Amino acid sequence: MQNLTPGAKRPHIRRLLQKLTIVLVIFVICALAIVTAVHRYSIRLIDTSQKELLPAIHDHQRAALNLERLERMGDLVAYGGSLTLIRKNALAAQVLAFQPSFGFNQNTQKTVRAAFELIREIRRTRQPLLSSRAERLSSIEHENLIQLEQTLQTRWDKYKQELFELQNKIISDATALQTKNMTLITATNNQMLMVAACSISMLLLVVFIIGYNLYKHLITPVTEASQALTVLEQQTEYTPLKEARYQELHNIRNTVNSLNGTMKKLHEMATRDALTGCINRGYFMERAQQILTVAHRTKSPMAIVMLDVDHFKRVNDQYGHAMGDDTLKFAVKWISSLLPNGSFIGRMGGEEFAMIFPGYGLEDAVEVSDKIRSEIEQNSINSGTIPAITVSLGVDIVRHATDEVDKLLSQADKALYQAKAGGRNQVVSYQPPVFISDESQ
Ligand SMILES: Nc1nc2c(ncn2[C@@H]2O[C@H](COP(=O)(O)OP(=O)(O)OP(=O)(O)O)[C@@H](O)[C@H]2O)c(=O)[nH]1
Repeated sequence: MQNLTPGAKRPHIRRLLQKLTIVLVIFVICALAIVTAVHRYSIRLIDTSQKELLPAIHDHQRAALNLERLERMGDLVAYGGSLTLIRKNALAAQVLAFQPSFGFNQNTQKTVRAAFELIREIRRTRQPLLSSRAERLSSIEHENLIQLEQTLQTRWDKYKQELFELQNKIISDATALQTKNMTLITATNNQMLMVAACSISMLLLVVFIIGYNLYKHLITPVTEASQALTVLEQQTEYTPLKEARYQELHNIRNTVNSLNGTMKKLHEMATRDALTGCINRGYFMERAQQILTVAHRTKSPMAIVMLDVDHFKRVNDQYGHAMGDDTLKFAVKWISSLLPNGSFIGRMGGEEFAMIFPGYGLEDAVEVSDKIRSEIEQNSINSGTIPAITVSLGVDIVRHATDEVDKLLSQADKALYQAKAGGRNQVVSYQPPVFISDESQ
């Protein structure tokens, strides 16, 4: 695997597709060539086996059949005492007709010929024997003929045995040839199956290689880029995308990674106050709403505090606008260092700020607010950089499940107004109006 440094020149995706296509084409050509070669070889093997063995098998089968017929004919000639001479001659002619089909083997031919000669001899001998019955031969002549007939009968039985053995041998040869033929065909089939199995395995391997490459170099980077875009859209924790091998995906990766930076900047710009660095009014309201929703759901307390720098106009007027800006920055810095965990401050406009204390009841919120007030007073006196300032704070808490951020802010603002009216540099908590019910009147 080539190691690509961030600045290295990268191949294009089409290179990957070209490579994979070449792999596939080479495989298909090789597979086709192998299958064709094996197919031709198998056809030749089967052809050879059919050409060489089938005729031999047929010859054997024919010979075995003819031997059987010859034997039957011989029996008919030898024992057909009641048949007429014409009929016997016709049978002999039939036997003759079969003779040429025994040409495939010299021994067979010899045996068959000898058997055939014997049949003719039997026929010749039997002829006078039969006529002698009509001419009433002497008993001695008759006796001789009977003896001759018996001798011929014995010889015929011997030939019959030989014919039978020959027939068996021919049948077993034919069976052996047939078995050889079947073995050849089975072997060829097995070879074809092997080639098919190898081709399928190779195809699976090639598909795997192609799939793996597509997955690793194409699908994974695209999926990661898509997930990264979703993360950016949802503004959750973003993990920068890894290096991509191909140029197009590398460009996407760079763009998505830099989009993250841009989105962060945009988010900062949209949610932060440029002067003090704390969150702005819009984002404060959004976050306050989220905290309030949780507080309502969990039925936990929450405090909201409004803070205003006292006589800030004088600071601007006496020390200039820039000093006024610095004063606001310092004030926010000191407040932020005093905020309890989970709390936050937002600039609502001018020198007015708001804070949310999740989990805080009225007493605790007033305590923290007073701490902030006194710290700002002390720090500004001791700072030597900004003029001495004081702040006034108004505190309100969630009391009802229907309380909304706007309402709480407005009530805290009312308390702040009272703090200002009461002489400034103080914390005032909002006192809800007391309604006297009809019963108590
Ligand atoms: N330097 C600076 N001054 C600002 C900024 N925003 C608002 N101001 C000034 O803050 C002053 C607010 O003055 P006022 O609303 O009269 O209130 P105040 O003088 O603080 O008096 P009280 O609130 O009644 O104590 C105005 O002079 C605004 O010009 C800012 O961002 N920078």
